[in-house]
Amino acid sequence: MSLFLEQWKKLANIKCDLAKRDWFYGTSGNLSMKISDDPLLFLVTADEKDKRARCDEEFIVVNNLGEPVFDTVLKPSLETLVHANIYEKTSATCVLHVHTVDNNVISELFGDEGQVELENNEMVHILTSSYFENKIIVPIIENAQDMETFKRAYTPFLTKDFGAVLVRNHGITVWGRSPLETKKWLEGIEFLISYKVKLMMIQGHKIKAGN
Ligand SMILES: CSCCC(=O)C(=O)COP(=O)(O)O
Ligand SMILES: [Zn+2]
Repeated sequence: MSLFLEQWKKLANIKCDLAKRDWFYGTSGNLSMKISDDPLLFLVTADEKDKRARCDEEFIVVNNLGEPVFDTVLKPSLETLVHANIYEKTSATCVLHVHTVDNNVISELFGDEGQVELENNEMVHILTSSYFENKIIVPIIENAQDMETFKRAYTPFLTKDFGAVLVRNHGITVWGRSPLETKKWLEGIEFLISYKVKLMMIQGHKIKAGN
């Protein structure tokens, strides 16, 4: 099987998995997978499509400028330049972006601090493959409508080949060296975020009730 077809199938499988989790509310979210380094070419989801509707289609091959390299009626995701920036600055091969209620809540709660610490949970050890790492720090950037500004806001955090950035009141973007690593980080970080949101709700409730 050609690398192109292989990557297409891997991305389609991830799209199905995330759709089963119901992580594509409305038409939100976008996914991509690198096909080649030089020139940079990658598959990306189409703008404003319901990513739950079809699992095996609707990827577009784009270049470093986010332009389709083959004729297509589809429009690449509006956030394609963010994906291109990640591929240009790291050795990531996959980028996943989803909007969930919990990642939006945590991004607003910690937005002024510019980061959130996820800690005290076995999932941290699973993600870092280390019993010595006790926390994962996820940076939070401000949302922006202008794509050049938005893309640039990620740049200071593109120092590793895998990682995550929360966008305030918008969603999360995760990248990794392989599709499996990227999905593992997305699911693991979403788990830790959800855990923290629920714990804070209960603890806040206890403080209010004077317990
Ligand atoms: C500036 S509009 C961004 C929309 C969005 O946040 C999203 O995740 C979906 O965009 P797409 O173009 O990939 O459908
Ligand atoms: Zn988005």
